[in-house]
Amino acid sequence: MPDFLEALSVAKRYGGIVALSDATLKARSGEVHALLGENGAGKSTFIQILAGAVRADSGSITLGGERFAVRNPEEAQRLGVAAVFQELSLIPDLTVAENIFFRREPLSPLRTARAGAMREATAELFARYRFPAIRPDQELRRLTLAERQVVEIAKALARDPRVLILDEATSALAPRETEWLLGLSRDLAAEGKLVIYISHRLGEVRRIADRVTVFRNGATVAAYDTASVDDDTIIADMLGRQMERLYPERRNTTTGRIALSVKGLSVENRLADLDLDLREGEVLGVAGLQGHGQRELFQALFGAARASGAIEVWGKPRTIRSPRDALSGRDGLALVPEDRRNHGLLLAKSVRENLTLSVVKRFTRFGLTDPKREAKLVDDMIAQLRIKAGSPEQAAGTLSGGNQQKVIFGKMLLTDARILLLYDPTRGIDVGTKGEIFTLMRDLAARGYAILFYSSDLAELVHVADRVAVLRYGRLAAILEGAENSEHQILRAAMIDTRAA
Ligand SMILES: Nc1ncnc2c1ncn2[C@@H]1O[C@H](COP(=O)(O)OP(=O)(O)OP(=O)(O)O)[C@@H](O)[C@H]1O
Repeated sequence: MPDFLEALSVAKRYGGIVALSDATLKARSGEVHALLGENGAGKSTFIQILAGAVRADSGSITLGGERFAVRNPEEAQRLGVAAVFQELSLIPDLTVAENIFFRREPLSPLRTARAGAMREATAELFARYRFPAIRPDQELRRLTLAERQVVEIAKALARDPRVLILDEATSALAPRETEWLLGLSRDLAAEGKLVIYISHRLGEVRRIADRVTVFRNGATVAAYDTASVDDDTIIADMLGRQMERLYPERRNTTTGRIALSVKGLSVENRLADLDLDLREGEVLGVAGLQGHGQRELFQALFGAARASGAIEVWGKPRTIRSPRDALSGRDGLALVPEDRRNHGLLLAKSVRENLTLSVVKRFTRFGLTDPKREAKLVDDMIAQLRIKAGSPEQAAGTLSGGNQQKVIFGKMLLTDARILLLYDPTRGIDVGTKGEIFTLMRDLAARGYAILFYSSDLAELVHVADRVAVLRYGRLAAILEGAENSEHQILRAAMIDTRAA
Protein backbone atom coordinates (compact mmCIF):
# COMPACT_ATOMS: atom_id res chain seq x y z
CA MET A 1 0.00 0.00 0.00
CA PRO A 2 1.38 3.46 -0.83
CA ASP A 3 1.97 5.88 2.00
CA PHE A 4 -1.04 8.05 2.70
CA LEU A 5 0.93 10.70 4.52
CA GLU A 6 4.37 11.71 3.34
CA ALA A 7 6.22 14.44 5.17
CA LEU A 8 9.71 14.99 3.81
CA SER A 9 12.54 16.96 5.39
CA VAL A 10 10.32 19.33 7.34
CA ALA A 11 12.13 22.13 9.20
CA LYS A 12 11.06 24.79 11.65
CA ARG A 13 12.96 27.22 13.83
CA TYR A 14 11.88 29.71 16.46
CA GLY A 15 14.38 32.53 16.36
CA GLY A 16 17.66 30.87 17.27
CA ILE A 17 16.03 27.63 18.46
CA VAL A 18 15.84 24.81 15.94
CA ALA A 19 12.71 22.82 16.71
CA LEU A 20 12.89 20.68 13.54
CA SER A 21 15.75 20.42 11.09
CA ASP A 22 15.01 17.36 8.97
CA ALA A 23 11.82 15.56 9.96
CA THR A 24 10.52 12.84 7.68
CA LEU A 25 7.53 10.63 8.38
CA LYS A 26 5.73 8.25 6.03
CA ALA A 27 2.55 6.55 7.18
CA ARG A 28 -0.27 4.49 5.67
CA SER A 29 -3.97 4.73 6.30
CA GLY A 30 -5.25 1.87 8.40
CA GLU A 31 -2.23 1.91 10.67
CA VAL A 32 -1.28 3.18 14.08
CA HIS A 33 2.00 5.00 13.60
CA ALA A 34 3.97 5.92 16.70
CA LEU A 35 6.17 8.99 16.81
CA LEU A 36 8.87 8.74 19.45
CA GLY A 37 11.65 10.97 20.72
CA GLU A 38 13.18 12.59 23.76
CA ASN A 39 11.61 15.66 25.35
CA GLY A 40 12.21 18.52 22.98
CA ALA A 41 12.96 16.29 19.98
CA GLY A 42 10.34 18.15 17.97
CA LYS A 43 7.34 15.80 18.01
CA SER A 44 4.79 18.40 19.07
CA THR A 45 6.14 20.95 16.62
CA PHE A 46 5.83 18.39 13.83
CA ILE A 47 2.22 17.55 14.56
CA GLN A 48 1.36 21.20 15.06
CA ILE A 49 2.52 21.66 11.49
CA LEU A 50 0.29 18.80 10.32
CA ALA A 51 -2.60 20.26 12.28
CA GLY A 52 -2.16 23.69 10.73
CA ALA A 53 -1.31 25.39 14.03
CA VAL A 54 2.29 26.10 13.03
CA ARG A 55 3.77 26.69 9.56
CA ALA A 56 6.92 24.90 8.49
CA ASP A 57 9.89 26.86 7.19
CA SER A 58 10.68 24.25 4.56
CA GLY A 59 10.01 20.64 3.53
CA SER A 60 7.12 19.04 1.68
CA ILE A 61 4.01 17.22 2.85
CA THR A 62 1.47 15.22 0.85
CA LEU A 63 -1.74 13.63 2.07
CA GLY A 64 -3.47 11.04 -0.11
CA GLY A 65 -1.13 12.02 -2.95
CA GLU A 66 -2.12 15.71 -2.83
CA ARG A 67 0.09 18.56 -1.70
CA PHE A 68 -0.73 19.44 1.88
CA ALA A 69 0.10 23.04 2.67
CA VAL A 70 -2.41 24.29 5.21
CA ARG A 71 -2.37 27.77 6.65
CA ASN A 72 -4.56 27.23 9.71
CA PRO A 73 -6.27 24.51 11.78
CA GLU A 74 -9.58 24.91 9.94
CA GLU A 75 -7.92 24.02 6.63
CA ALA A 76 -6.21 21.02 8.18
CA GLN A 77 -9.52 19.84 9.60
CA ARG A 78 -11.22 20.25 6.26
CA LEU A 79 -8.60 17.97 4.76
CA GLY A 80 -9.32 15.41 7.46
CA VAL A 81 -6.54 15.97 10.00
CA ALA A 82 -7.60 16.22 13.65
CA ALA A 83 -5.20 16.51 16.56
CA VAL A 84 -5.42 16.14 20.31
CA PHE A 85 -2.65 18.17 21.90
CA GLN A 86 -1.00 17.88 25.30
CA GLU A 87 -2.49 21.16 26.34
CA LEU A 88 -6.23 21.03 26.20
CA SER A 89 -8.33 23.49 24.26
CA LEU A 90 -11.69 23.12 25.97
CA ILE A 91 -13.83 25.86 27.47
CA PRO A 92 -14.69 25.36 31.15
CA ASP A 93 -18.02 27.21 31.05
CA LEU A 94 -19.51 25.09 28.29
CA THR A 95 -20.98 21.62 28.57
CA VAL A 96 -19.27 18.52 27.22
CA ALA A 97 -21.52 18.51 24.13
CA GLU A 98 -21.08 22.25 23.54
CA ASN A 99 -17.34 21.81 23.65
CA ILE A 100 -17.41 18.93 21.21
CA PHE A 101 -19.47 20.95 18.74
CA PHE A 102 -17.82 24.27 19.47
CA ARG A 103 -18.11 26.52 16.39
CA ARG A 104 -19.91 23.70 14.55
CA GLU A 105 -23.29 23.94 16.21
CA PRO A 106 -26.19 22.31 14.37
CA LEU A 107 -28.35 24.69 12.39
CA SER A 108 -31.53 25.51 14.20
CA PRO A 109 -32.90 28.86 15.28
CA LEU A 110 -33.95 27.42 18.63
CA ARG A 111 -31.34 27.24 21.35
CA THR A 112 -33.00 24.28 23.06
CA ALA A 113 -33.23 22.38 19.78
CA ARG A 114 -29.53 23.02 19.11
CA ALA A 115 -28.61 21.88 22.60
CA GLY A 116 -30.75 18.74 22.21
CA ALA A 117 -29.19 17.90 18.87
CA MET A 118 -25.67 18.31 20.24
CA ARG A 119 -26.47 16.15 23.26
CA GLU A 120 -27.85 13.43 21.03
CA ALA A 121 -24.94 13.52 18.61
CA THR A 122 -22.52 13.38 21.52
CA ALA A 123 -24.32 10.45 23.09
CA GLU A 124 -24.21 8.65 19.74
CA LEU A 125 -20.51 9.28 19.37
CA PHE A 126 -19.86 8.08 22.92
CA ALA A 127 -21.85 4.91 22.27
CA ARG A 128 -20.22 4.22 18.91
CA TYR A 129 -16.70 4.33 20.37
CA ARG A 130 -17.62 3.02 23.83
CA PHE A 131 -16.43 6.15 25.64
CA PRO A 132 -16.02 6.08 29.42
CA ALA A 133 -19.10 7.34 31.26
CA ILE A 134 -19.31 11.12 30.88
CA ARG A 135 -22.63 12.94 30.55
CA PRO A 136 -22.96 15.16 27.45
CA ASP A 137 -24.72 17.89 29.44
CA GLN A 138 -22.12 18.08 32.20
CA GLU A 139 -20.29 21.36 32.56
CA LEU A 140 -16.68 20.93 31.64
CA ARG A 141 -15.32 22.63 34.73
CA ARG A 142 -16.72 19.81 36.85
CA LEU A 143 -14.62 17.18 35.08
CA THR A 144 -11.24 15.84 36.11
CA LEU A 145 -8.19 16.30 33.94
CA ALA A 146 -8.56 12.74 32.67
CA GLU A 147 -12.21 13.28 31.76
CA ARG A 148 -11.33 16.47 29.94
CA GLN A 149 -8.72 14.60 27.99
CA VAL A 150 -11.40 12.11 26.96
CA VAL A 151 -13.70 14.95 25.86
CA GLU A 152 -10.85 16.39 23.81
CA ILE A 153 -10.55 13.06 22.01
CA ALA A 154 -14.31 13.05 21.38
CA LYS A 155 -14.07 16.54 19.93
CA ALA A 156 -11.44 15.39 17.44
CA LEU A 157 -13.38 12.25 16.52
CA ALA A 158 -16.64 14.12 16.03
CA ARG A 159 -15.13 15.56 12.83
CA ASP A 160 -14.68 12.05 11.46
CA PRO A 161 -11.03 12.66 10.52
CA ARG A 162 -8.91 10.63 8.12
CA VAL A 163 -5.88 11.24 10.29
CA LEU A 164 -6.16 11.39 14.08
CA ILE A 165 -3.12 12.62 15.96
CA LEU A 166 -2.83 11.84 19.67
CA ASP A 167 -0.05 13.69 21.51
CA GLU A 168 0.61 12.07 24.89
CA ALA A 169 -3.09 11.40 25.16
CA THR A 170 -2.79 8.62 27.73
CA SER A 171 -0.49 10.53 30.04
CA ALA A 172 -3.39 12.02 31.97
CA LEU A 173 -5.44 8.82 31.96
CA ALA A 174 -5.78 6.12 34.58
CA PRO A 175 -5.26 2.47 33.61
CA ARG A 176 -8.86 1.81 32.68
CA GLU A 177 -9.21 4.80 30.33
CA THR A 178 -5.79 4.06 28.93
CA GLU A 179 -6.97 0.58 27.95
CA TRP A 180 -9.98 2.13 26.29
CA LEU A 181 -7.86 4.53 24.28
CA LEU A 182 -5.49 1.82 23.14
CA GLY A 183 -8.46 -0.22 21.95
CA LEU A 184 -9.97 2.83 20.28
CA SER A 185 -6.76 3.51 18.35
CA ARG A 186 -6.79 -0.03 16.98
CA ASP A 187 -10.50 0.24 16.08
CA LEU A 188 -9.90 3.49 14.20
CA ALA A 189 -7.04 1.93 12.27
CA ALA A 190 -9.32 -0.99 11.42
CA GLU A 191 -11.81 1.57 10.05
CA GLY A 192 -9.05 2.68 7.68
CA LYS A 193 -7.96 5.81 9.50
CA LEU A 194 -4.38 6.75 10.19
CA VAL A 195 -3.65 7.22 13.88
CA ILE A 196 -0.42 9.04 14.73
CA TYR A 197 0.41 8.21 18.29
CA ILE A 198 2.92 10.08 20.42
CA SER A 199 3.78 8.52 23.74
CA HIS A 200 6.70 8.09 26.08
CA ARG A 201 5.33 4.73 27.14
CA LEU A 202 7.00 2.09 25.03
CA GLY A 203 4.73 -0.63 26.36
CA GLU A 204 1.72 1.09 24.84
CA VAL A 205 3.49 1.74 21.60
CA ARG A 206 4.45 -1.88 21.32
CA ARG A 207 0.88 -3.00 21.88
CA ILE A 208 -0.80 -0.83 19.29
CA ALA A 209 1.63 0.64 16.78
CA ASP A 210 2.28 -1.04 13.43
CA ARG A 211 5.22 1.22 12.72
CA VAL A 212 7.36 3.72 14.60
CA THR A 213 9.33 6.76 13.55
CA VAL A 214 12.00 8.13 15.89
CA PHE A 215 13.00 11.80 16.09
CA ARG A 216 16.18 13.06 17.71
CA ASN A 217 17.11 16.73 17.95
CA GLY A 218 14.59 17.73 15.31
CA ALA A 219 15.52 15.08 12.74
CA THR A 220 14.25 11.62 11.85
CA VAL A 221 16.84 9.04 12.89
CA ALA A 222 14.95 5.79 12.30
CA ALA A 223 11.69 4.19 11.15
CA TYR A 224 10.70 0.58 11.79
CA ASP A 225 7.96 -2.00 11.69
CA THR A 226 7.29 -2.30 15.41
CA ALA A 227 7.44 -6.07 15.33
CA SER A 228 10.92 -6.04 13.84
CA VAL A 229 12.67 -3.90 16.45
CA ASP A 230 13.39 -4.26 20.17
CA ASP A 231 12.96 -1.64 22.90
CA ASP A 232 16.68 -1.15 23.48
CA THR A 233 17.24 -0.23 19.85
CA ILE A 234 14.39 2.27 19.92
CA ILE A 235 15.65 3.82 23.16
CA ALA A 236 19.21 4.04 21.85
CA ASP A 237 17.85 5.77 18.72
CA MET A 238 15.90 8.21 20.86
CA LEU A 239 18.70 9.08 23.23
CA GLY A 240 21.64 8.71 20.88
CA ARG A 241 23.21 6.40 23.47
CA GLN A 242 22.55 3.15 25.27
CA MET A 243 20.49 3.46 28.42
CA GLU A 244 21.84 1.74 31.51
CA ARG A 245 18.55 0.85 33.09
CA LEU A 246 15.15 2.41 33.71
CA TYR A 247 14.62 1.52 37.34
CA PRO A 248 17.27 1.99 40.00
CA GLU A 249 18.31 -0.86 42.23
CA ARG A 250 16.01 -1.29 45.17
CA ARG A 251 17.52 -0.17 48.47
CA ASN A 252 15.63 0.19 51.68
CA THR A 253 16.60 3.48 53.28
CA THR A 254 13.54 3.90 55.47
CA THR A 255 14.28 4.92 59.05
CA GLY A 256 11.96 4.59 62.02
CA ARG A 257 11.24 8.29 62.08
CA ILE A 258 7.84 9.40 60.88
CA ALA A 259 8.01 12.39 58.55
CA LEU A 260 4.35 12.81 57.82
CA SER A 261 1.42 11.33 59.63
CA VAL A 262 -2.22 11.80 58.73
CA LYS A 263 -5.10 10.64 60.89
CA GLY A 264 -8.75 10.63 59.92
CA LEU A 265 -8.09 12.76 56.87
CA SER A 266 -11.29 13.48 54.94
CA VAL A 267 -12.05 15.67 51.95
CA GLU A 268 -15.73 16.16 51.10
CA ASN A 269 -16.98 12.77 50.06
CA ARG A 270 -13.82 12.01 48.10
CA LEU A 271 -11.43 10.97 50.83
CA ALA A 272 -12.72 9.27 53.93
CA ASP A 273 -11.01 8.92 57.25
CA LEU A 274 -7.56 8.13 55.96
CA ASP A 275 -4.72 7.11 58.29
CA LEU A 276 -1.28 7.02 56.71
CA ASP A 277 2.35 7.32 57.85
CA LEU A 278 5.22 8.32 55.60
CA ARG A 279 8.68 7.69 57.01
CA GLU A 280 12.00 9.39 56.61
CA GLY A 281 13.96 7.79 53.78
CA GLU A 282 10.87 6.20 52.31
CA VAL A 283 9.20 6.36 48.93
CA LEU A 284 5.55 5.64 49.64
CA GLY A 285 3.52 4.95 46.52
CA VAL A 286 -0.12 5.90 46.16
CA ALA A 287 -2.33 4.02 43.72
CA GLY A 288 -5.98 3.98 42.82
CA LEU A 289 -8.34 4.06 39.90
CA GLN A 290 -9.19 7.49 38.56
CA GLY A 291 -11.24 9.47 41.06
CA HIS A 292 -10.74 7.31 44.15
CA GLY A 293 -9.22 10.02 46.30
CA GLN A 294 -5.55 10.16 45.38
CA ARG A 295 -5.85 13.66 43.95
CA GLU A 296 -7.66 14.89 47.07
CA LEU A 297 -5.00 13.36 49.30
CA PHE A 298 -2.28 15.39 47.57
CA GLN A 299 -4.41 18.50 47.47
CA ALA A 300 -5.20 18.26 51.18
CA LEU A 301 -1.53 17.82 52.08
CA PHE A 302 -0.60 20.82 49.97
CA GLY A 303 -3.38 23.01 51.31
CA ALA A 304 -5.26 23.12 48.04
CA ALA A 305 -8.39 21.31 49.28
CA ARG A 306 -10.45 21.79 52.42
CA ALA A 307 -9.81 18.81 54.64
CA SER A 308 -10.62 17.62 58.13
CA GLY A 309 -8.48 15.36 60.27
CA ALA A 310 -5.04 15.69 61.81
CA ILE A 311 -1.70 16.14 60.06
CA GLU A 312 1.65 15.85 61.81
CA VAL A 313 4.88 16.88 60.10
CA TRP A 314 8.11 15.62 61.64
CA GLY A 315 6.21 14.87 64.86
CA LYS A 316 4.49 18.26 65.18
CA PRO A 317 0.82 18.98 64.52
CA ARG A 318 0.39 21.22 61.51
CA THR A 319 -2.47 23.12 59.97
CA ILE A 320 -2.25 23.34 56.20
CA ARG A 321 -4.78 25.74 54.78
CA SER A 322 -2.84 26.97 51.78
CA PRO A 323 0.18 26.02 49.67
CA ARG A 324 2.04 28.74 51.54
CA ASP A 325 1.39 26.89 54.85
CA ALA A 326 2.60 23.68 53.24
CA LEU A 327 5.80 25.14 51.88
CA SER A 328 6.70 27.40 54.75
CA GLY A 329 9.73 26.84 56.92
CA ARG A 330 12.56 24.36 56.80
CA ASP A 331 10.15 21.53 57.54
CA GLY A 332 7.82 22.21 54.61
CA LEU A 333 6.13 20.02 52.06
CA ALA A 334 6.74 20.61 48.35
CA LEU A 335 4.53 19.44 45.52
CA VAL A 336 4.86 18.45 41.90
CA PRO A 337 1.27 19.14 40.82
CA GLU A 338 -0.91 17.34 38.35
CA ASP A 339 -1.74 20.22 36.06
CA ARG A 340 1.57 21.78 35.12
CA ARG A 341 0.11 24.31 32.73
CA ASN A 342 -2.12 25.98 35.27
CA HIS A 343 -0.42 25.43 38.58
CA GLY A 344 3.19 24.62 38.11
CA LEU A 345 4.78 27.35 36.06
CA LEU A 346 4.72 31.01 35.14
CA LEU A 347 4.76 30.48 31.41
CA ALA A 348 5.88 33.96 30.40
CA LYS A 349 8.79 33.90 32.85
CA SER A 350 12.15 32.40 32.06
CA VAL A 351 13.39 28.98 33.09
CA ARG A 352 15.75 30.68 35.54
CA GLU A 353 13.00 32.72 37.17
CA ASN A 354 10.71 29.72 37.47
CA LEU A 355 13.40 27.61 39.06
CA THR A 356 14.39 30.19 41.63
CA LEU A 357 11.07 31.90 42.28
CA SER A 358 10.49 30.28 45.64
CA VAL A 359 14.11 30.39 46.77
CA VAL A 360 15.33 33.87 45.77
CA LYS A 361 15.88 34.61 49.43
CA ARG A 362 18.71 32.14 49.46
CA PHE A 363 20.98 34.25 47.31
CA THR A 364 19.65 37.61 48.36
CA ARG A 365 21.61 39.62 50.93
CA PHE A 366 20.33 42.98 52.13
CA GLY A 367 17.86 43.08 49.25
CA LEU A 368 20.48 42.38 46.58
CA THR A 369 20.55 39.14 44.65
CA ASP A 370 23.84 37.43 43.98
CA PRO A 371 23.56 36.64 40.27
CA LYS A 372 26.58 34.33 40.25
CA ARG A 373 25.17 32.07 42.92
CA GLU A 374 21.80 32.11 41.24
CA ALA A 375 23.32 31.27 37.85
CA LYS A 376 25.25 28.36 39.33
CA LEU A 377 22.19 26.92 41.03
CA VAL A 378 20.18 27.25 37.83
CA ASP A 379 22.89 25.80 35.59
CA ASP A 380 23.37 22.85 37.93
CA MET A 381 19.67 22.09 37.94
CA ILE A 382 19.38 22.39 34.15
CA ALA A 383 22.28 19.95 33.80
CA GLN A 384 21.07 17.54 36.48
CA LEU A 385 17.60 17.24 34.95
CA ARG A 386 18.83 17.59 31.38
CA ILE A 387 16.39 20.41 30.72
CA LYS A 388 16.48 21.23 27.02
CA ALA A 389 16.31 25.00 26.79
CA GLY A 390 18.05 27.36 24.39
CA SER A 391 19.31 29.23 27.46
CA PRO A 392 18.15 29.76 31.07
CA GLU A 393 16.40 32.86 29.76
CA GLN A 394 14.04 30.96 27.42
CA ALA A 395 10.40 31.48 28.42
CA ALA A 396 9.03 28.41 30.20
CA GLY A 397 5.91 28.47 28.03
CA THR A 398 7.97 27.80 24.90
CA LEU A 399 9.65 24.68 26.28
CA SER A 400 8.42 21.29 25.13
CA GLY A 401 5.85 19.70 27.47
CA GLY A 402 8.31 17.29 29.05
CA ASN A 403 10.85 20.01 29.66
CA GLN A 404 8.22 22.12 31.41
CA GLN A 405 7.60 19.20 33.73
CA LYS A 406 11.33 19.00 34.45
CA VAL A 407 11.41 22.69 35.42
CA ILE A 408 8.62 22.06 37.92
CA PHE A 409 10.57 19.17 39.36
CA GLY A 410 13.70 21.33 39.61
CA LYS A 411 11.77 24.13 41.26
CA MET A 412 10.61 21.74 43.94
CA LEU A 413 14.10 20.35 44.50
CA LEU A 414 15.44 23.83 45.13
CA THR A 415 13.09 24.41 48.07
CA ASP A 416 14.10 23.38 51.58
CA ALA A 417 11.24 20.93 51.89
CA ARG A 418 12.24 17.41 52.83
CA ILE A 419 8.79 15.97 52.32
CA LEU A 420 8.04 15.73 48.62
CA LEU A 421 4.59 15.18 47.21
CA LEU A 422 5.01 13.92 43.67
CA TYR A 423 1.80 13.71 41.71
CA ASP A 424 2.59 11.83 38.54
CA PRO A 425 6.01 13.49 38.25
CA THR A 426 7.08 11.59 35.14
CA ARG A 427 3.98 12.42 33.15
CA GLY A 428 5.14 13.30 29.65
CA ILE A 429 8.80 12.74 30.48
CA ASP A 430 10.99 10.76 28.10
CA VAL A 431 12.34 7.38 29.03
CA GLY A 432 15.94 8.50 29.53
CA THR A 433 15.01 11.27 31.95
CA LYS A 434 12.47 9.05 33.67
CA GLY A 435 15.26 6.72 34.67
CA GLU A 436 17.24 9.67 35.98
CA ILE A 437 14.27 10.92 37.98
CA PHE A 438 13.75 7.52 39.60
CA THR A 439 17.42 7.39 40.52
CA LEU A 440 17.16 10.89 41.89
CA MET A 441 14.10 9.94 43.94
CA ARG A 442 15.92 6.98 45.48
CA ASP A 443 18.98 9.17 46.18
CA LEU A 444 16.84 11.78 47.87
CA ALA A 445 15.23 9.08 49.98
CA ALA A 446 18.68 7.84 50.95
CA ARG A 447 19.51 11.39 52.01
CA GLY A 448 16.56 11.42 54.40
CA TYR A 449 13.80 12.86 52.27
CA ALA A 450 10.33 11.39 52.59
CA ILE A 451 8.50 11.00 49.30
CA LEU A 452 4.83 10.45 48.61
CA PHE A 453 4.56 9.30 45.02
CA TYR A 454 1.44 8.91 42.91
CA SER A 455 1.81 7.52 39.43
CA SER A 456 -0.72 6.57 36.81
CA ASP A 457 1.83 4.02 35.62
CA LEU A 458 1.63 1.08 38.00
CA ALA A 459 5.00 -0.33 36.94
CA GLU A 460 6.67 2.80 38.32
CA LEU A 461 5.08 2.28 41.72
CA VAL A 462 6.08 -1.34 41.80
CA HIS A 463 9.70 -0.63 40.90
CA VAL A 464 10.36 2.61 42.73
CA ALA A 465 8.19 2.66 45.87
CA ASP A 466 9.00 0.84 49.10
CA ARG A 467 5.33 0.44 49.92
CA VAL A 468 2.18 1.24 47.97
CA ALA A 469 -0.99 2.58 49.58
CA VAL A 470 -3.98 1.66 47.44
CA LEU A 471 -7.05 3.86 47.65
CA ARG A 472 -10.51 2.71 46.80
CA TYR A 473 -13.58 4.93 47.09
CA GLY A 474 -11.50 7.38 49.13
CA ARG A 475 -10.50 4.79 51.69
CA LEU A 476 -7.29 2.92 52.27
CA ALA A 477 -7.88 -0.47 50.62
CA ALA A 478 -4.43 -1.95 51.23
CA ILE A 479 -0.80 -1.22 51.89
CA LEU A 480 1.35 -3.49 49.77
CA GLU A 481 5.03 -4.19 50.20
CA GLY A 482 7.61 -6.82 49.33
CA ALA A 483 6.28 -9.53 47.06
CA GLU A 484 2.78 -8.14 47.51
CA ASN A 485 3.81 -4.94 45.74
CA SER A 486 2.95 -6.06 42.22
CA GLU A 487 0.81 -4.61 39.47
CA HIS A 488 -1.61 -7.47 39.88
CA GLN A 489 -2.08 -6.95 43.62
CA ILE A 490 -2.38 -3.17 43.24
CA LEU A 491 -5.11 -3.49 40.63
CA ARG A 492 -6.86 -6.15 42.66
CA ALA A 493 -6.90 -3.94 45.75
CA ALA A 494 -7.99 -0.94 43.68
CA MET A 495 -10.89 -2.82 42.11
CA ILE A 496 -12.04 -5.45 44.56
CA ASP A 497 -12.89 -5.09 48.20
CA THR A 498 -10.09 -7.34 49.42
CA ARG A 499 -10.79 -6.63 53.08
CA ALA A 500 -14.27 -8.13 52.92
CA ALA A 501 -13.00 -11.25 51.16
N1 LIG B 1 7.04 28.87 20.52
C1 LIG B 1 8.28 28.44 20.70
N2 LIG B 1 9.31 29.30 20.89
C2 LIG B 1 10.56 28.88 21.08
N3 LIG B 1 10.92 27.59 21.09
C3 LIG B 1 9.96 26.67 20.91
C4 LIG B 1 8.60 27.04 20.72
N4 LIG B 1 7.87 25.91 20.58
C5 LIG B 1 8.75 24.88 20.68
N5 LIG B 1 10.01 25.34 20.87
C6 LIG B 1 11.23 24.54 21.02
O1 LIG B 1 11.28 23.56 20.00
C7 LIG B 1 11.87 22.34 20.49
C8 LIG B 1 10.97 21.16 20.17
O2 LIG B 1 9.83 21.18 21.01
P1 LIG B 1 8.61 20.17 20.87
O3 LIG B 1 7.52 20.68 21.77
O4 LIG B 1 8.26 19.97 19.46
O5 LIG B 1 9.25 18.83 21.48
P2 LIG B 1 8.58 17.41 21.80
O6 LIG B 1 9.34 16.38 21.07
O7 LIG B 1 7.12 17.48 21.56
O8 LIG B 1 8.89 17.25 23.36
P3 LIG B 1 8.02 16.61 24.59
O9 LIG B 1 8.21 15.13 24.54
O10 LIG B 1 8.68 17.18 25.81
O11 LIG B 1 6.61 17.06 24.42
C9 LIG B 1 12.10 22.57 21.98
O12 LIG B 1 13.46 22.86 22.17
C10 LIG B 1 11.23 23.76 22.32
O13 LIG B 1 11.79 24.51 23.39
